[in-house]
Amino acid sequence: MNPWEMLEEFPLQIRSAKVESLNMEGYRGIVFSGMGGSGIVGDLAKTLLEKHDTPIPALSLRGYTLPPYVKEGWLVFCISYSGNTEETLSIAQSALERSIKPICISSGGKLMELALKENLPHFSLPEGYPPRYALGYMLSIVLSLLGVKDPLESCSSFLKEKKEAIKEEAKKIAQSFEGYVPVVYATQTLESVAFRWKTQINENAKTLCYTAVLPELHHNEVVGLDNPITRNVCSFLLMFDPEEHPRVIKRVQITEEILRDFGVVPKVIKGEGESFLHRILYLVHLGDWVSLYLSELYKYDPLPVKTIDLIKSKLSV
Ligand SMILES: O=P(O)(O)OC[C@H]1O[C@H](O)[C@H](O)[C@@H](O)[C@@H]1O
Repeated sequence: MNPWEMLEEFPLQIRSAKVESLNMEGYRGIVFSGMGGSGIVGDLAKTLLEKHDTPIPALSLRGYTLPPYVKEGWLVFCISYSGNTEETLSIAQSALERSIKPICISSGGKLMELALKENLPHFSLPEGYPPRYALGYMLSIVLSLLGVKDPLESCSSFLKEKKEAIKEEAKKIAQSFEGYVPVVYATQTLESVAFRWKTQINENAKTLCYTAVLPELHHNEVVGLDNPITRNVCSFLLMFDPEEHPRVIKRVQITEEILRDFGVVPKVIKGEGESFLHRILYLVHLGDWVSLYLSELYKYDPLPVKTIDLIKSKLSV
């Protein structure tokens, strides 16, 4: 499959996994460990848990070490599509050293070997995808384990229905980004979605992109708009969820006005769909299409990530 076909398939990847949901009572906290396309799974899961008022803390970790307060009694997910990402493997080892049996999710690799050796729960992913194109599979397993199963099927049908409209909108957004540094402003509840936009634009369209989050951006970023030399090389997009804190909604309106006053008209978007999960997956899918259309405009092959490969080869010596 080429990247376009893989992305067409995304709505079909979203489905409840045939797994027994975990009994969350009694866990002191949850850690999601993963990098890149696998790391975003933890960000989105944490966002959903918080939106659903889950009364235990959740962390999404991108790195080698567990914080000192993560001890026995914590639920740790190690998610690596390839199963060979050294940061995630390091977290799995640290968890074992603290008598935690991490839940492992991969298509194979060293993580699966470790799971077999240490008798850890392991959930297999279909092989043959670049990690960032297997998001639906990874997220579906994690959400099913966390007991967020019901909305997955309806999200899948919703995204299928909306696909052509999403692609049309994505084309327009990609055109508005062409020739500029895309700047994705998001409300805090959509921070993980904005980060997915950034990373997909980076990897698929080989383009720099940055994000900033409301309300924090009202305390620093906005002053950076003063300089027209840097402001005018950016193309701005602002995303929010309709169920934000009322003060955040007011801040979205103010941000739009301020950008207009600076002469840079932002594209303002919100997720569509009946539940928060629908709305964030709608925006994730929209951003993924934006990144592919932008790669087409710049005539880049979305698949190769040569600088990442170079870094990995430098690290291996
Ligand atoms: O997802 P994993 O197999 O653990 O790999 C983690 C990350 O590694 C690389 O940097 C890839 O280019 C990313 O897209 C990937 O997600």
